[in-house]
Amino acid sequence: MRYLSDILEGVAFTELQGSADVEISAIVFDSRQVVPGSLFVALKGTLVDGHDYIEQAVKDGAIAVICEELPAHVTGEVDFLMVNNSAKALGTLAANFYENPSSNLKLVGVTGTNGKTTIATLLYKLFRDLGYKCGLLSTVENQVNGRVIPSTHTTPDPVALNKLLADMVEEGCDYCFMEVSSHAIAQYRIEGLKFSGGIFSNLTHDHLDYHKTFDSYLKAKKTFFDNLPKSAFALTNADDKNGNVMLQNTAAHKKSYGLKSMADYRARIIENQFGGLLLNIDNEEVWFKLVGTFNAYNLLAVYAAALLLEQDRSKVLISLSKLTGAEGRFEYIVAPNKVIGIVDYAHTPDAVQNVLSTIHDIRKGKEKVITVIGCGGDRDKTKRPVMAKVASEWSDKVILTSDNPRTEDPPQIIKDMEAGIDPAFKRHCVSIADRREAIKTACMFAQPGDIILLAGKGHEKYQDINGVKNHFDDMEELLEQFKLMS
Ligand SMILES: CC(=O)N[C@H]1[C@@H](OP(=O)(O)OP(=O)(O)OC[C@H]2O[C@@H](n3ccc(=O)[nH]c3=O)[C@H](O)[C@@H]2O)O[C@H](CO)[C@@H](O)[C@@H]1O[C@H](C)C(=O)N[C@@H](C)C(=O)N[C@H](CCC(=O)O)C(=O)O
Ligand SMILES: Nc1ncnc2c1ncn2[C@@H]1O[C@H](COP(=O)(O)OP(=O)(O)OP(=O)(O)O)[C@@H](O)[C@H]1O
Ligand SMILES: N[C@H](CCC[C@H](N)C(=O)O)C(=O)O
Ligand SMILES: [Mg+2]
Repeated sequence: MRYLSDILEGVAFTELQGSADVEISAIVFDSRQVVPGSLFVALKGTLVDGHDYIEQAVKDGAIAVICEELPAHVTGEVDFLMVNNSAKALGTLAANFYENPSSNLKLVGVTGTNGKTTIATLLYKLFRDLGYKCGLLSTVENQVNGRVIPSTHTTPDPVALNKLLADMVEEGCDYCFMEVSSHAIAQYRIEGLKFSGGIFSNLTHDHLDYHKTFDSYLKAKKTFFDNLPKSAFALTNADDKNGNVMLQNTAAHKKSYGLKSMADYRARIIENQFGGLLLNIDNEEVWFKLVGTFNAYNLLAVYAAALLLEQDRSKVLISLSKLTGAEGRFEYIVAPNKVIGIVDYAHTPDAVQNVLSTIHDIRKGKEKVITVIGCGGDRDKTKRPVMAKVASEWSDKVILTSDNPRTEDPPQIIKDMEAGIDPAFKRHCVSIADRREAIKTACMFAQPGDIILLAGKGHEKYQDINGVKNHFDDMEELLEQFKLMS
C-alpha cells in the first residue's frame, strides 16, 4: 500500500482537491478494472474519453482521481488531482508506485519499424548466456529470467510495464531488454522510466493509420532518443536514412553501426545462405545461425550494444554465434519432397521486400518462390497495396489471403491489396480468403526445391476475426501439409 502523496514526485499537477493523504491500493486507467482504494486515471482515448467514466470509477471504489478536466458532479469523498496530460502523469505515477524499478536495472529500449523483437530477444538470450539475470519485454512474450509471462502488446501499458520491471528487480535481474513501439512513445507508456541505452533499427512505412504522416511517425520514434539521459548510450543504424536524425537532439552518448556507411561498429557479409550468415564483424570472421542481410543488421546492433554495456568482445561473439532468433522470424522447415517452408512475421512493405530478397539471394538455382500473404484489418490501410505489389514482384506465385481481419471484411482487405498489383504481375496472383486453404494451395503448387513463404503472422497463434481470437498457427499448418508430401 502506498499513499497518494508518496507517488506524486515528478507529476506536474495544476490543482489538488483533497489532502493526497490517502492509501492507494492500485493504479487503474480503465473504470472496469477499479477495485476499492484505486487511484483512477482518466485518459482521453481514440474511441472514448476516460473522463466520462470518473463517476462510475468512484461508485466502484476509486478514492482518488487524476484528470485533465473536473467532472460536472461527483458524489463521494474523493481526492482530485488536475494535470495537463493524464497519460504522461500515469507513466510517472506507475513508476513511483512500483518504486522506480527501472533505476535498479540496466534497461535498454529498442525502437524502429522492423527488428525490435529480434534485437531485444537476441540481447536477452546473449546476456543470459553470459551469466546475467535478465528480463525481456517483447511482442512475442515477456520473460522474467526464464519465467514466461504472455504479452498483450509490443510495449505494455505503464502499470503492467512497471509491475513487470518490479518483478525483475525482485528476482535480482541485472538487465532488461524491451521493445519500445511508436504507440508506446506517443501514449507516454515509457514516461518515468530510466534507460541505460536506446537502439534504433530502421524506419519505413507502418502505422500511418495512427500517426497519420511519416513525419509524425518519425517524430514519435525520435522523442525516445530526445528523452534519454546523458548517462545512456544512443545507438543508431548509420545506413538508415533517418538514423542520424534520431540522435540529433539526444543528450545520450551517440554511437552508430552499419554495413555500408562509416560507423563506430561495422560488419561485412561474406556468406549469406540457408545455413546462416558469415560476417566479418569488426575485423573478425564469425558464422551466425540467423539468415539474411536484415539479420546482419540485427546481429551488429546486438554486438554493438553488448560492447557498450562493457561486455567482453570474444565472449560476446562466441555466444552470439550459437544463438537462434525469435520465434516466427524466418523459421523454416523442409518437407520430405524437399519443398522449403518459411514462416516469417514480415508485415510491412520493407520487411516483405527484405525477406523476399533474402530468399532470392540464398536460393541455389531457379527454385520457385510462392508467397502467402495478407494484411491486418483495423490497421494502416495504405500499406496494403504496397505489400501486395512487393510480394507480386518478388515471387513466382502469390496467394493473397487473410491476416487478422479484426472487424473488417476479408474480401475487402484483399481488394485493397489487389489494387497495388501491376497488371503484368496479376497473372501469377490468386486470392483465397481462408488462410488455411491458401496455405494448402501453396503446398499443392510447390514442386521439389520450391520455397513457400508464409508472411505476416510469425509467432501468432490466432486469427483475430471480429474480436475473437481463433486458434491458428502458420507453422502448425505447414507441418500438417508437409506430412502429406512425399
Ligand atoms: C490505438 C491504440 O493504441 N489503442 C490503445 C488505447 O486505446 P484507446 O485510446 O482507443 O482507448 P479507448 O477505448 O478510447 O478508451 C479511452 C480510455 O477510457 C477508458 N475506459 C473505456 C471504457 C470504459 O468503460 N471505461 C474506461 O475507463 C479506457 O481504459 C482508456 O483508458 O489505449 C488502450 C489502453 O492503454 C490500449 O489497450 C489500446 O491498445 C489497443 C488494444 C491496440 O491494439 N493497440 C495497438 C495498435 C498497439 O498499441 N500496438 C503497439 C505496437 C504495434 C507494433 O508492434 O508494431 C504495441 O505497443 O503493441
Ligand atoms: N533489421 C531489420 N530490417 C528490416 N526488416 C527486418 C529486420 N529485422 C527483421 N525484419 C523483418 O521484419 C519482421 C519482423 O521482425 P521483428 O519481429 O524483429 O520486428 P518488430 O520491430 O519487433 O515488429 P513489431 O513492430 O511487430 O513489434 C521479420 O519477420 C523480418 O521479416
Ligand atoms: N504489432 C503489429 C503486428 C501486425 C501483425 C499482423 N499479423 C497484423 O495483425 O496486422 C500491429 O499491431 O500492427
Ligand atoms: Mg516486435
